[in-house]
Amino acid sequence: MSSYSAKMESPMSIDTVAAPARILVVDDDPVTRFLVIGALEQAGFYVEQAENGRQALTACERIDFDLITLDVMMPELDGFATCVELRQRPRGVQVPILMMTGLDDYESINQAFKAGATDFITKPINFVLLEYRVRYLLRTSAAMVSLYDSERRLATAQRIARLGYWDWSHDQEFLHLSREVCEMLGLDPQAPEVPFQVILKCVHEKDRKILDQWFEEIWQGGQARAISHRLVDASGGLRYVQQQIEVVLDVSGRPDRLYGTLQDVTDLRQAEERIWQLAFTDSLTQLPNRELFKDRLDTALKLARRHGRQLALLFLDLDNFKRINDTLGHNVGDHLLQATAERLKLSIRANDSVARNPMEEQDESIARLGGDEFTVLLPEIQRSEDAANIAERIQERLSQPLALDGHEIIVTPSIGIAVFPQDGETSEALLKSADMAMYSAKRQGRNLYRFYNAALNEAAHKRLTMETQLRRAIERNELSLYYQPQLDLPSGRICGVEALARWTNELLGTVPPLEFIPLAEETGLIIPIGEWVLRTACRQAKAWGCGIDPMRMAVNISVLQFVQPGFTGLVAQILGETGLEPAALELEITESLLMKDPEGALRTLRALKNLGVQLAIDDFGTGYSSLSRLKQLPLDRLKIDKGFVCEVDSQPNDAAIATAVIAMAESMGLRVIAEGVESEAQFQFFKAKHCDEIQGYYLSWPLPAAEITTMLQKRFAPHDEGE
Ligand SMILES: Nc1nc2c(ncn2[C@@H]2O[C@H](COP(=O)(O)O[C@H]3[C@@H](O)[C@H](n4cnc5c(=O)[nH]c(N)nc54)O[C@@H]3COP(=O)(O)O)[C@@H](O)[C@H]2O)c(=O)[nH]1
Repeated sequence: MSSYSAKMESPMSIDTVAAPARILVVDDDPVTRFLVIGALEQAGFYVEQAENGRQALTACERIDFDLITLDVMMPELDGFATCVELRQRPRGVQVPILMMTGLDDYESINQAFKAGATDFITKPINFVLLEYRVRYLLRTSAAMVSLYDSERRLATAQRIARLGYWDWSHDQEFLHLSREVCEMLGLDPQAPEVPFQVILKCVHEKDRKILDQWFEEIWQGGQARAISHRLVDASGGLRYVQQQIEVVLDVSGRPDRLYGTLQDVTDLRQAEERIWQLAFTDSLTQLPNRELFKDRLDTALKLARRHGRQLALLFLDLDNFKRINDTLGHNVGDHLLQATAERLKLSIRANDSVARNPMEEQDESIARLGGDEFTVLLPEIQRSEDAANIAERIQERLSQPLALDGHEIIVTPSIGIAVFPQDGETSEALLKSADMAMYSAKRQGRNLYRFYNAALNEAAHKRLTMETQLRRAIERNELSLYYQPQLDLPSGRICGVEALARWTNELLGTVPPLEFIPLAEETGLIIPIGEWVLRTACRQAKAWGCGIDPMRMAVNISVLQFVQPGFTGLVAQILGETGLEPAALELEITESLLMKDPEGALRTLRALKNLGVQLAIDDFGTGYSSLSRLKQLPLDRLKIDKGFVCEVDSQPNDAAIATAVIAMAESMGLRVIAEGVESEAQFQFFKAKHCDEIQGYYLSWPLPAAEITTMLQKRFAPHDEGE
């Protein structure tokens, strides 16, 4: 047996490249072998020989032959058995085997093909024919290998792309599915002919109708466009797929056959969903964010416009959320927002036939715009009252006590309602109107809902103008201080004044403190304004102190000023700058300030007391300070709120409260001043009750410094003059 070094060679190149095809000639008859080898070598092939089946098998282990000629009748291992053996070896699976036999009966031919032969040729051999038969077999084999390769590549590409194909003939009930499609649908790849109804069952129930219609339209001659839908796989998992289609028409131009591809795009879809989620949902509550909500609102507005319907927008803000966040920490704050989102969903989901929400995903009608601001869209309402009903339901659910991280929290919402079309025609306008209505609810006492009305818009404009003007009030020198005297009842002498801020603006005229002080507090402008007031009042007190007996200058301090970390330092600095005796300055704080952060308030009050200033509780009786708490504070004075004073001579309750405050203060070693005393009767009441001091119109209006100076020089109030 001759041998040569085995060299791999592509079967495709057999006729075209220099390297000849390798052929193994297996025959026990030396003459036949000699003749066959001669004919093949002459035809340009490279030939190896084997005398029997065993030698042939051994040769095939070393070399990849391009073709084998195999004699049938051989001792030991005949051609049929050799052929069977060869086909079982990796190198023999695809090689073309040409059986050579003298037996041309049907039985032998049948047996040769059963054993795995590619073709056969009968003896005596026609050597001219042999060469062409061999060439033909080599070409066919090369084509087969190439086909097999491309099929394998295609299958690999399909597997990587998660792509399968199908085809469906017009006259058939069955679709023919590729292996990949069968696998995607969870069907048996061995039975690729599948009725359409079976395929439809694998589709997500919400997408079945649309897919059915898609096919229907295509069969009717409609446009062959792509479609995306969901499948439910064998394990019940959701898969997203995309189908592309090509239609083959018959001679009359009607669809005859459909070729389609089905691609599993679940990973892509999930990645897209994740990106979408990051862009359009709020990561804390998983609710839609502002952008998505605006988009939904725009869509709902289009529909409402088209169908002439009303739509309502609820704008909701949690009362005191900031306080909870600041005092109990951001974790509790976050949990509160999550709980609010859940409660809102439940409030909207409750089966309400009046304000039914037709959106596919109901939760998409609720959004968190940021902070503690939520919105609810009611895309279809019959009457405004429907929105009010929902608002009430939200209020009721949200006001239920909530156990969060070991704290029991009660939080209430303020809700503003705007209705399309009357309160705004665009999403921006509606959001603005609902926001204004929410603010109105907050101002009116919280835990309320309010509808938008045009007056709110006017008020908001006015407020904006006022805010813009107030920001420049100090630099434009528009602020001034008025002073209202305070009378010491036992001596009948003026013992102090309260400094009250006044603002006159060229656009707005004189703006009452009850309007601009709350605005200054909301916007934070109270910090620079308060500082200006404190400095001006101290400077004035010092100026008066030069010609007038020393007396007290009371200055109102708002909560925001008081909680500033450097507040005590600022007071000390202003006292130092102006040279005012600390004891001549009284700071008036409100009870609400004590409730916000009692420990912090106590620390600041002690620090202020250490400076030597006097401390008074303003509007006393309107808050809920406990007596035990009050006792711990370094206070000098309580100011009985005007609310109890104005009817003290006619309302027994007010008289009782005023009397009790005076007695209580005395027992605690505090002085009491009644503010808002307007009449002789009220004046006499407090005098009779041994109240220490009074303040009010009865004595004097608040006046500019120049006008009040004479009164202060005399130290007597007009009514008491000469007493
Ligand atoms: N943080 C600051 N708050 C200030 C400052 N200046 C004023 N204010 C607060 O604004 C509210 C309204 O103040 P105003 O309109 O000046 O009203 C004061 C008095 O004019 C009024 N008053 C006085 N006597 C009477 C009376 O006999 N009857 C009656 N109905 N009202 C009267 O009371 C206001 C003073 O109240 P109070 O401060 O509680 O003693 C008001 O809450 C001011 O505190 C500022 O610079 N900073």
